[in-house]
Amino acid sequence: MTYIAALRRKNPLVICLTNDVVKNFTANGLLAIGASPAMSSCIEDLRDLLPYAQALLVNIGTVNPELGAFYKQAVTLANELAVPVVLDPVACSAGAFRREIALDLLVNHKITLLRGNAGEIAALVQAKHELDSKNATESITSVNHKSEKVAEVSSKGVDSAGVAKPGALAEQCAKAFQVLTVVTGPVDGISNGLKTVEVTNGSAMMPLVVGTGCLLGGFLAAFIGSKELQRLEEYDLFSATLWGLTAYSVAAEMAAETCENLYQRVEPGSFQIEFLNALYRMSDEDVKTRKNWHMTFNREQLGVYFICGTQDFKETDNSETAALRCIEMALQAGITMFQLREKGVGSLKGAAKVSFAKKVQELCETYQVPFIMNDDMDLAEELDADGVHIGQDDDPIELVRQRFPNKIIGLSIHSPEEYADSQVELADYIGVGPVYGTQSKGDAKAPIGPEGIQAVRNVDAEIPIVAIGGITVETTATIREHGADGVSIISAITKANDVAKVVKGFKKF
Ligand SMILES: Cc1ncc(COP(=O)(O)OP(=O)(O)O)c(N)n1
Ligand SMILES: Cc1ncsc1CCOP(=O)(O)O
Ligand SMILES: [Mg+2]
Repeated sequence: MTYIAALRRKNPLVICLTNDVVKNFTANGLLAIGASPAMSSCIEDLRDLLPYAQALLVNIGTVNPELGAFYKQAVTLANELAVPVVLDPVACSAGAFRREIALDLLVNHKITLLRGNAGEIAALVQAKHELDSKNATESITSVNHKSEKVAEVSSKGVDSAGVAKPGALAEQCAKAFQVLTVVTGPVDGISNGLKTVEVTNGSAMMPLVVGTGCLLGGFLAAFIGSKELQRLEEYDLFSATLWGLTAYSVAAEMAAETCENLYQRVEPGSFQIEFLNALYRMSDEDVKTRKNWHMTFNREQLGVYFICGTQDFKETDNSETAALRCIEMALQAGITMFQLREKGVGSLKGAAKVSFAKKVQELCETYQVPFIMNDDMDLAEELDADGVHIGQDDDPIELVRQRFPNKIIGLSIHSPEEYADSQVELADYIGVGPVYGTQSKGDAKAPIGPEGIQAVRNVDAEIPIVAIGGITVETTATIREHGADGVSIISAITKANDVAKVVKGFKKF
């Protein structure tokens, strides 16, 4: 990724409608990273400026009735001009007036990115549920309302103690409002409802410097709005936001280290200065080498789950190059999960396997697709894979769950009997099969057919199931009708003449 370099080339104009406490810090932070900040406080002025802007930040931190009306006009204008909008619903958990303003902007306008702490985001999700249930009871036709529990978080004013699973909260919010959401706290979460990543970079000093949360809204606006970034082949809204969010947290780490080196301690005053310096100094390389991401699981990721290793390309001149090329094409075409299954005749071993696995992991990270390791728990730990897949003859699931409390764990299941004998509650998903005959696994059990998938679904209506074994685009509809959330595939993709076409075929279901 070269998002920071592109941002600096373009120097994007970010218009900030932000609160009185943080205007100066926001302007300095944006300048330091290479963006061009402008503050504005009336619609007449905004009509002149916004056509030249690459993004608009609306931060409701010191809102009053006049400003509330101004923010509404501003977002309407930005929507007309197709300028991306970042909304920071500061302290909306603390009062109904703020919450209603934020809710109105989210429900009745187009917000590109919502950024808040856990308390703020939870309050908005709760308010949206209440709004939906009010609309449902008012509507004569609507009979079926499902209410969800919102993650419990403590909140006081603009501070928030955080939430155990910021990724899950971001995902809930992204689904409720159909908006890309960033939840910040000790661990940050980002979700568009389909992909969710938690970022564990950062510094404990950040909450002690006022404005670090507010500056992030403007900072992310610079990343998502810049036309220069949007021209990059790697650009998409999710990945640009994730890169910006990580860059920000990495800058905080760098600032804390500088304070340690200079003063042998980290204190708020010196941290604030060193944080601005770090934003000015940092590069894409710093983000690449320090990023600490964790993909969280949701059942939609089972949709098109590609599995392979170099042994699946043994007919080619260079199986490693062919595998990497195929994996990248499959990622580009939209696979939703990837498993490295390097095993069997012709597979890589030792250092060659580690080096190949690292390259594959990097590709998966570029496309924010979970990287799952088959069988090899030590390598999963060494590379910090997003998850592992184990079968009935691999390490016992209770030991694997103990070792990896936060990783995605998949478990192979062949029949309802095997389901009953397994601790499936420790798994995030189960891989059920083989559905049909397969050439890709020498010791595969007998095929169970789509009915075998249905048999397991009948004993557990909820568990995420991915089907496996001899699956093609043509058989996918039937398999999904029999209860699978998705399909996992080796040969239909590795042997495809047109990988993108086949992956897109699988994605239609
Ligand atoms: C998604 C998925 N389902 C099943 C398997 C098979 O795992 P296992 O039974 O351990 O066999 P090997 O793949 O290790 O040979 C899988 N890998 N992925
Ligand atoms: C790993 C595995 N487990 C059961 S079948 C199978 C192989 C699936 O490969 P293919 O999609 O080529 O049949
Ligand atoms: Mg196995």
